[in-house]
Amino acid sequence: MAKISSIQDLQEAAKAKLSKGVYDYYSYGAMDMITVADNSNAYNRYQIRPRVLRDVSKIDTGVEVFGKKYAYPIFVAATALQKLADVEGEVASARATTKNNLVYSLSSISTSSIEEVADGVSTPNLWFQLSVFKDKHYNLSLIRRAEKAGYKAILVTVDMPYSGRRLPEFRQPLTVPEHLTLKNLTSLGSKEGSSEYNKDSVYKRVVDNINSAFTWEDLKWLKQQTKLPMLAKGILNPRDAELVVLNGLDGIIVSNHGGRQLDGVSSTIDALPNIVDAVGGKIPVFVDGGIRRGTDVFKALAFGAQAVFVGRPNLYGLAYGGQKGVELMLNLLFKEFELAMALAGCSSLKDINRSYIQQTPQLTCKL
Ligand SMILES: Cc1cc2nc3c(=O)[nH]c(=O)nc-3n(C[C@H](O)[C@H](O)[C@H](O)COP(=O)(O)O)c2cc1C
Ligand SMILES: CC(C)CC(=O)C(=O)O
Repeated sequence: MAKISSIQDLQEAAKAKLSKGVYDYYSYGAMDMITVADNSNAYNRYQIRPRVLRDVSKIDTGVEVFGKKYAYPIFVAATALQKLADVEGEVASARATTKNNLVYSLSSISTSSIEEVADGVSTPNLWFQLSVFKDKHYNLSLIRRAEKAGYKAILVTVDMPYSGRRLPEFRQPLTVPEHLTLKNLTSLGSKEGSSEYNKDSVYKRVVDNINSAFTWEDLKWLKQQTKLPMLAKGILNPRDAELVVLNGLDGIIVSNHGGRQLDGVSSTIDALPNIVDAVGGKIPVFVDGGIRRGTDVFKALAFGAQAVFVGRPNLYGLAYGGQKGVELMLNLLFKEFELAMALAGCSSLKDINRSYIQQTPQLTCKL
């Protein structure tokens, strides 16, 4: 294969390496995958309006989040089951990400434990993604473990009262090889006194234990149980964004779970501006979904995102080359983003704002 020069190349290289079952699990979304496609395609509905003759000889991509400075506004989203892609799984992803001074989010549904990932990195830029289970003591114990291991924030996933219908898994439930375990959840849903469970039903066991009765009241209570910043991950509606603020949370991730939950919802870049407006700067707003190019990052920031998260690109990098593959993925995005900034005439993130983008006009003039 020719030199990997884009996230698209990396996806193709990962597809060639992974089994069909694992590739489908990673890349698929819900039902007809309209939202998966739209997450990426929607970026093409916006154009950049570059400014010229500005000094862009130095580009500062640094961003501050919750009082800490990171190298780029490009963070890594929580994705489950990373040892399906690489023997080191989440530890390799976390090393690649934190080594570059970015945030790595660890999924609750990981094949490396909260503690293993914390021990495996030298810079603990780690956020923990909490899937909310029926047993609230279980949820609290996960938060306590993350606090103790030095994680810096909790992301509560709010868009998954049930798992969306992903057709390959609906046809053939995902099986996880015998040697892999859900390291954070070994006793989830097990009968008292036993941590045994049927390996074939790992995925089902997670889904069966998700709390589909979780409400704003419960989220408010959860927020009061920790001093760590807590963010709601999976907001698409500005009314909900206002409720996140009202309930005292510290941040929002505009997300449709990479199109894996409800198909036919708004793409995240289309949802972002109204949410940024509803929040009115009270708490930071982040976005994930379909971000595959440096120009996508630029557009998200222009609409008011503090930083973006990438999910599948991490998995593709990991499958392609372990830690080095994730570093390659990040470096592609870094370079593309720096060039986008420079060619748009922005030398620091504070220069990027809505005046730099417009909706792609519908052609109305006669040619
Ligand atoms: C294979 C896979 C597993 C995921 N697992 C989780 C998870 O455990 N928890 C969660 O909150 N989101 C999960 N997500 C959603 C991501 O955090 C993120 O919202 C999404 O991947 C962003 O879209 P992108 O993949 O197009 O970048 C998962 C996504 C994928 C593709
Ligand atoms: C346990 C799974 C439902 C995790 C996952 O695939 C997801 O969150 O998208």
